[in-house]
Amino acid sequence: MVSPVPSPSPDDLFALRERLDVVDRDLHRLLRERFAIAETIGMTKGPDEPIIRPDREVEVVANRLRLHEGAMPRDTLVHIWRVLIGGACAVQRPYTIHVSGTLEAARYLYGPVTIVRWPTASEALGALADGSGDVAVLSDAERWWDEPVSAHAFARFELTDGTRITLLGGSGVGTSNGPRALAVRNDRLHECDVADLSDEDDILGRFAPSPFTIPVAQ
Ligand SMILES: O=C(O)C(=O)C[C@]1(C(=O)O)C=C[C@@H](O)C=C1
Repeated sequence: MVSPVPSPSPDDLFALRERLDVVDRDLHRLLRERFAIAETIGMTKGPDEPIIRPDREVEVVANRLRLHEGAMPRDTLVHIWRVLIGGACAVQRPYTIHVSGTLEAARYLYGPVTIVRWPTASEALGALADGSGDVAVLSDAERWWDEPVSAHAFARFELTDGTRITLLGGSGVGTSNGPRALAVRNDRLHECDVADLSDEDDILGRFAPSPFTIPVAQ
């Protein structure tokens, strides 16, 4: 339960800021603990195992959304946890996000990690080919599925302007062999062959929307 803040007077400002400082200190301590655990989890993953576990990421965010209450907007909650997860991946193994025209979504999802911008979706996809576990964040507006895709798609997000975003990972990302797509349905991850994804209807039919939308400036 979130304890309510009583109606403030200007005189209360100092006291309220002191309360914030205490909360921030506790949050910081818990975040350091979360990152230490994530670092240890990374040590249990072998050098050839993928660091990024999309199904678990979906579960982590969905867990928080399910229990959410209070003044914090749900978009803020999701954004914070996406940044925590992006950072947790980075402390386990360095990786790069490749984007084409979707920088805003990539920053929202991953925060201050290394982002490389490519002129086209096919060039961003090409950058995944080395299988290092890098991730591409592509807008469906670019019809990236018109070309052969040798990567894993592991999440779809909808922007508030209606654009759909798909996350694709290099061959080290997924847990199966061959190009598989991963879709989120009912908070669980489902797989299908990326090679089978030939048109927009096909993609929309196979990927259920994720439990949140990414706000963009209108
Ligand atoms: O559960 C893991 O395997 C983790 O590495 C932790 C964590 C997280 O921050 O919750 C981070 C990266 C993975 O993609 C999934 C989840």
